[in-house]
This record gives sequence, C-alpha cells and structure tokens, in this order.
Amino acid sequence: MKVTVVGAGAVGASCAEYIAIKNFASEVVLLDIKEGYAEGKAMDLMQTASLNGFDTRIVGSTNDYSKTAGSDICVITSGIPRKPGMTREELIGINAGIVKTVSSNLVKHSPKTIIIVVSNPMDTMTYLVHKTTDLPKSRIIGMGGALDSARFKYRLAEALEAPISDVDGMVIGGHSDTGMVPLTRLATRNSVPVTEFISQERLDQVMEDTKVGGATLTKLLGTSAWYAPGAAVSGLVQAIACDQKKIYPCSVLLEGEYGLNDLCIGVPVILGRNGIEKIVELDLNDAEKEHMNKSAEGVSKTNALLEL
Ligand SMILES: NC(=O)c1ccc[n+]([C@@H]2O[C@H](COP(=O)([O-])OP(=O)(O)OC[C@H]3O[C@@H](n4cnc5c(N)ncnc54)[C@H](O)[C@@H]3O)[C@@H](O)[C@H]2O)c1
Ligand SMILES: O=C(O)C[C@H](O)C(=O)O
Repeated sequence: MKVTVVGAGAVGASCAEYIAIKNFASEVVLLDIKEGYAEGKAMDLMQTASLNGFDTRIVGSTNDYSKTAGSDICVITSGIPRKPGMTREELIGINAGIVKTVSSNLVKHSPKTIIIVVSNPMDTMTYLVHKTTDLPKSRIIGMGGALDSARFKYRLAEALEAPISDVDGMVIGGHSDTGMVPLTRLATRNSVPVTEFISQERLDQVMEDTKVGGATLTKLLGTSAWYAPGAAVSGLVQAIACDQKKIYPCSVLLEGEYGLNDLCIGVPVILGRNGIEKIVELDLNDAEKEHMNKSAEGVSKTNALLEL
C-alpha cells in the first residue's frame, strides 16, 4: 500500500506520522514544493521509526511526482491555512490553483488512485478535483466530517462529564463555521440518547462550540490545527487501505442523495478498498433538512467562485 501526501506542512506531516505509526502502509511519499522540506520531514519521521516501532518507509520529494507513481491513495494538504479572524472560504483564491495543479500531477502518475482532499475550503476543493480530473466519484473524497465529528464527541464528552469512548455522534454538512450540521438528535452515550443526560440548552452550546471548532483553535494557535486533522485523515486512509467498510462522514459528489445535486458536501459514507462504496442516506427531520439545505446553499455559493 503506497500513500502520497502532498504538502509537508503541519497537517501533511501529522498525517504522514499517524499513517506510519499505525503501520498498515508500506510506503508514504511526502511531497512539497519547498526545496528540501519534504525530505527533511521524511528523514525526521523515519528517525522515529525505531522509537515508535513502525516499518512504513517515508520518502520525501521536492515536487518530483515520479516518486509518487503508483500511489493507491493520495492526500492533498498543500495550500495556505487561515489566520485568526479569517474564514476557510477566503483561502479559495490561492488554494484553488494549487489543488488543481497538484491533483492533475497526481492523476498523471497514479491514474487509479483515490484522492483525499484536505486543503480549504475543502468542500469546494473536492468539487474542483471532480471538475478537473476524470477520476470516478467514488475515488474523490473530502476530509472534514471525520474531524468535525471528533470535535463534536470531544464537546459532548465535556458536557456529559463522560469519557470520550462512551460517546458517539456525527457531523454532516459543509466544513465551514456556519455550514456544519452536528446531529445532536442521534448522539448517544453508550447507546442512550444524550438528551437523557443534558438539557437542550447545553446541547445547543455543544453544537455551537463544534461548529467553530476550527476557528477556536486558529485563534489559540495563530494558524489552523494539525493533530486532529492528521489523525482524521489517517483514519480515512486506513479504512480504505484495510478495506474496513467503516462509516465516516465525508465530502462527496451528490447526485440526488439528500435532495442535493452538483456539489460536494459531508454525508455518511462506507469506506473500503474501492473508496466510497456507499452513500448512507439518513432519515433527517425537518429542522435537520433545513440546516443541511442552508449548508448546501453556502457551499454552492463558494463553488460559483471557481473559474472552471
Ligand atoms: N479539511 C480539514 O479538515 C482541514 C484541517 C486542517 C487544515 N486544513 C487545510 O489544509 C491546508 C494545509 O494546512 P497546514 O496547516 O498544513 O498548512 P502549512 O502551511 O503548514 O502547509 C502547507 C504546505 O503546502 C505546501 N505547498 C504549497 N503549495 C504547494 C504545491 N503547489 N505543491 C506542493 N506543496 C505545496 C507548502 O510549502 C506548505 O509546506 C490548509 O488549506 C488548511 O486550511 C484542512
Ligand atoms: O479551521 C481551519 O481553517 C482548518 C480546518 O478546516 C479545521 O477545521 O481545523
């Protein structure tokens, strides 16, 4: 199993590290445009191999895509992150050009690959990859919902004063400060609806804290987060590589599912060796449907800014 990660910055390196530590890939290629940067990160990470007990070979490359040839999975993290006070959507001007060039280079060298898009604004960058490569829709996956759901579970556990392992929940919708749809109605503590334990008011607070999870960290760190994003990507990569058939909310091209068309947005999918093996259609209530439709409107508005 060969995995390429483009962008050896904060998220790319974290992602490579988690993939290596989980020890399911034979090779991870880290590629960056900055001279020597990916080679340096790869060497540093390889020097953790004997300490952390993994056999994955991590190779660095300065913009040489021949090293990525034959990758089963490619992750795109290249591009600029936001600064405090910015929205993810403001990154479109610079990141669209980067994602378009990078995805074209990746597909040239690995025509059968599965692409996982991380660069922001992620739903729109995932749509861009659909529009500019000829990969089938099952092989283009946007990562946002897995991270947002992990943040949702963190906030739920905090509110419930429960261990995170006791808590389950999912966030669908767009990966934006206003577009996320945390499914509080379906969240559980060890199979019991969380509404049995906390008030609707507290749950609404959990929902709001979840939606601004990325902005909260950006304010604290001065740039956006990387540990949980890297871990979330590694979860998707592992589900595909190990044919786990796990359900993750991912940004995928919708063609009528959830009553939506011609956009990529977060919905639950089953991930296996073929990429997106099935889109799971949840029976949303009216409020959730309305929230999802508003979220889709926001994503489509950003998509309209793309020069296709
Ligand atoms: N989808 C998500 O959930 C999620 C989570 C976190 C971050 N992000 C996004 O991921 C992106 C990366 O964030 P980061 O914190 O790692 O940023 P970073 O600045 O630390 O790293 C980005 C790297 O991309 C490289 N790069 C730029 N142009 C390139 C090109 N054409 N080819 C190859 N490499 C190139 C840069 O040299 C840099 O090393 C941002 O757009 C950020 O918003 C998304
Ligand atoms: O918040 C950001 O800009 C980065 C990422 O999308 C995140 O949610 O951490």
